[in-house]
Amino acid sequence: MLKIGVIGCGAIGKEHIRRLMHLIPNAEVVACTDYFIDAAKETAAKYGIPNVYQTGEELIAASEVEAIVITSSDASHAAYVLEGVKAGKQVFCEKPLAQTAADCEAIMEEEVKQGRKLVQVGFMRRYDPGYVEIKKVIDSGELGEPLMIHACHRNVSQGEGFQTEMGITNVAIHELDICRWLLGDEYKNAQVLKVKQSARSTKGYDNPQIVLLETENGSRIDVELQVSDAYGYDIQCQVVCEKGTLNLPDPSSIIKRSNATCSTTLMTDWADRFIEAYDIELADWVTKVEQGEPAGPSSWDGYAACVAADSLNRSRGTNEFLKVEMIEKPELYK
Ligand SMILES: NC(=O)c1ccc[n+]([C@@H]2O[C@H](COP(=O)([O-])OP(=O)(O)OC[C@H]3O[C@@H](n4cnc5c(N)ncnc54)[C@H](O)[C@@H]3O)[C@@H](O)[C@H]2O)c1
Ligand SMILES: O[C@H]1[C@H](O)[C@@H](O)[C@H](O)[C@@H](O)[C@H]1O
Repeated sequence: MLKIGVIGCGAIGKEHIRRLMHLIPNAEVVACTDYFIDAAKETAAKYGIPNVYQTGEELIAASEVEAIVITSSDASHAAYVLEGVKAGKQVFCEKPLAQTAADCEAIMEEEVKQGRKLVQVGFMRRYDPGYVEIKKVIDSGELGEPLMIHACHRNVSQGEGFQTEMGITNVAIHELDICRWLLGDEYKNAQVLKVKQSARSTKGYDNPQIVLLETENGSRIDVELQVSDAYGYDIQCQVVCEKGTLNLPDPSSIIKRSNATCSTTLMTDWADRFIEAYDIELADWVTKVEQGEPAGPSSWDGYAACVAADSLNRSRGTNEFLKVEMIEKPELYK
């Protein structure tokens, strides 16, 4: 039984606690904390979590906590991950791993010092059956070389304080990870474009934006990013190969025929759209950690996405493709 402490009892923190407590037999949440301590206390009462800590640091140091799940806000991730790794504990960190490449490098340095993988990043799409199937066909070579990916990431809304740059670091970060995973390739150049703006989006951030990437092997990627005011939560991905194309399936929905109309329902948030992926992801993390070390997206993957995100944000308004420059990959991640 893996004894887990959770930092951050907001939307996804509660979702992950529910699955760790009710769906994953070899996991138990033994402690939680939140910046708003009442959120932690309420969550602990609801799920029967025995220990509530005032701070993340106290939770990481607690002797009953064997592994840590970080589901606090983006800006707080890096420091908690580093602290967890220094304590020699396994850490599952929601995306993004960090806000800067330097913070990711510090995490990798510490992990390398410890001599084993201690971090998994919450890029759950790698566990989504649709993306998994696409990767299988690409890797089989049946359709020849992948040439391009056309993707869309459309959200219904964003919370207070959302900014243009977060469109990349918080939202498109999923595409930055999944495209390099699907292609088995790294990024060479990146550019973000401000295109015709939606008149419905008047909250001060760019919407939509278009992300353009070129990989080392010459594949091209374009991502349409609508961070709010879309008609639903709509994630699309089409991989164009030499001998055919592969499309991510929409989640299944009943087909309703009524009033001379035929319709299906679209989802409105990530929690429902990727529910199966999150379930598989966390179950896999717990099992692999119990066996020795995690097998999912590593600190290196968090770093690669972070470096690409940084190039994209720096390219805004320059009209230029910027280089995506990474350090040499440490042995631990090869
Ligand atoms: N993989 C995914 O698809 C996915 C989906 C949703 C959220 N996320 C990520 O999960 C994280 C949480 O997102 P959310 O939607 O649950 O947000 P949220 O705002 O609902 O919850 C965040 C919680 O963390 C707490 N918090 C903030 N700073 C803290 C700190 N320094 N220490 C302890 N607690 C702190 C807040 O009080 C809040 O309760 C974000 O990093 C987000 O990017 C990932
Ligand atoms: O745009 C949202 C993504 O679609 C989700 O998967 C989460 O990562 C969430 O945090 C983002 O704000």
